Amino acid sequence: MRAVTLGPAGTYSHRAAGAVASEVDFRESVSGIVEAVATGGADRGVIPIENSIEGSVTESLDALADYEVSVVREIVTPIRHALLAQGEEFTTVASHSQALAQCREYLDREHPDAEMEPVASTARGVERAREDASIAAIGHPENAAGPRPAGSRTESDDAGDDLRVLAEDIQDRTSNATRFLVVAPVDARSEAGGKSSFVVYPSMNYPGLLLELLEAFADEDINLSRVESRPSGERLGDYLFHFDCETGMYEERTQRALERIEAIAEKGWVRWLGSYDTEHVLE
Ligand SMILES: O=C(O)C(=O)C[C@]1(C(=O)O)C=C[C@@H](O)C=C1
Repeated sequence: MRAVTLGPAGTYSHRAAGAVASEVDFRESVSGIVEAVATGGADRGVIPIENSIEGSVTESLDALADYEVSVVREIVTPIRHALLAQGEEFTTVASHSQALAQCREYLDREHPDAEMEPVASTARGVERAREDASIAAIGHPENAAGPRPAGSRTESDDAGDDLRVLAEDIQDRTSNATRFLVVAPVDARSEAGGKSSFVVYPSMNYPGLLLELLEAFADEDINLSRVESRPSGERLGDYLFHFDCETGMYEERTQRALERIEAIAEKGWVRWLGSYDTEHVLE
């Protein structure tokens, strides 16, 4: 099985993808990953969806609404960030915006003068730190070891391959975890599994609309584990809603809830992304 995820090698997404596929290819963005799966370019995609400190990865929510894919599994993994650099003198910290945000208190306290440079992934930040001694990166500590990019290596360069781990566990809470979704082509969608995800675009707005949607789950005694609203992109104040619930579509109550939601959103659309199980991956 071939999976695509956020690259280059060494991202947290890469680590999560190791639980899904032996062969992993990389993309520069979450929407690039979901597009690759939707257009047949990959069997599976692994995308970050939510972090316990920083909340939703909005690019992932929007990609799930923009492309026709299914969700077949969820992976939850602890995120323990390290500060990596060639030495202690640096002026800039480069990392994924989620990682910078997860370490905000540490950075304000320990490096108040450093500039923040958001880059496409934590591993991209590590590459920047390897190239430039004025840049530190935030990422998984195992990224400290590694070769310089091909072309920049010289014979006397070997000792310079490794970055120093200046600090470990720098996230603002000790329990920092990110939830990843495994996306697949639509025909891989399954009714089995303890959770289900939906995207609902009602295409209208009236008092009590969201309450009606929530009641469709509550009346069936279905617990919701997440509700998010995202701008539809059509016009200001127009939203679509993401729901995760703790029942599978194999259960009749989930099917009844979906029927009610489809009736409420008849002017718009409803997408059942799939039912799936959660896996906890520790490292
Ligand atoms: O940049 C990475 O290493 C990623 O895999 C992305 C990502 C994210 O978008 O949340 C994944 C896990 C961590 O929360 C930090 C960054």
